[in-house]
Amino acid sequence: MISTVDLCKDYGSVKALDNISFSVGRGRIMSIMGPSGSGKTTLINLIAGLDQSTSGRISIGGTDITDFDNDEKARFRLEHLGIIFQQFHLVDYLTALDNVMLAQYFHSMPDREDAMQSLKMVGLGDRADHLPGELSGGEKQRVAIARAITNDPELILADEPTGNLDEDNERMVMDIFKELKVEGKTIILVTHNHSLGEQCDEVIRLKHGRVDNHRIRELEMVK
Ligand SMILES: Nc1ncnc2c1ncn2[C@@H]1O[C@H](COP(=O)(O)OP(=O)(O)OP(=O)(O)O)[C@@H](O)[C@H]1O
Repeated sequence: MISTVDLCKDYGSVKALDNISFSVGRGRIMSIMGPSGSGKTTLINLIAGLDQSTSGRISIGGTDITDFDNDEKARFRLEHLGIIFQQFHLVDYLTALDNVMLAQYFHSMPDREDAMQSLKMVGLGDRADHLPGELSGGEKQRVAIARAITNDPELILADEPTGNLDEDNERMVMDIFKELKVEGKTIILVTHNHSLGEQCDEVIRLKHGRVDNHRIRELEMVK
């Protein structure tokens, strides 16, 4: 589903990423872990097409996006990616449902029923008319997830999605990711949280911009 080859990102003399190569198959959940400053956000931003690499290549679902210009990256993001941030980034004056429909509007056409379906998938069918200010942190993050999945992306990228949440909400978010995996989605999340990392199929541990370790959990045995 995604692969990078010798990916490098320099900020002046800082080598934020130094020859990162990995690949992750479809329907997997992978976490990117590592100490502060090790390059996690830089890596997920490059995959999201929100930043440009210094060298190396990135391919998503068989499409090499490395040389895409900003417009092509924005289009690719809309068509193929769902992005979730730690800070939710919801529009304060729009209801939960309208926040989800806004993403549909930018993608193609708003569809109230589909948006409602996305909210139900994250357990918020009964909060559709609430403004973000009337929702808890965990509920806001679930609206952000509904918004990220409403256009049916193949790849979901999440930067510290549970960073602002308590354990119960963290579990709820991870359960949603596991359901999305069953639907065949690929999920890459940045986290500092070891218990979340333990639940992922793969963990890439970064250190000083390099892959220190790529742990792949054994595939479940099929009976
Ligand atoms: N826009 C930028 N300009 C200059 N240096 C940057 C920029 N963005 C990141 N860096 C540097 O690149 C390195 C990697 O940063 P990055 O944000 O990817 O780390 P991180 O692992 O996500 O850290 P944290 O866990 O603290 O969020 C750091 O040394 C950081 O200071």
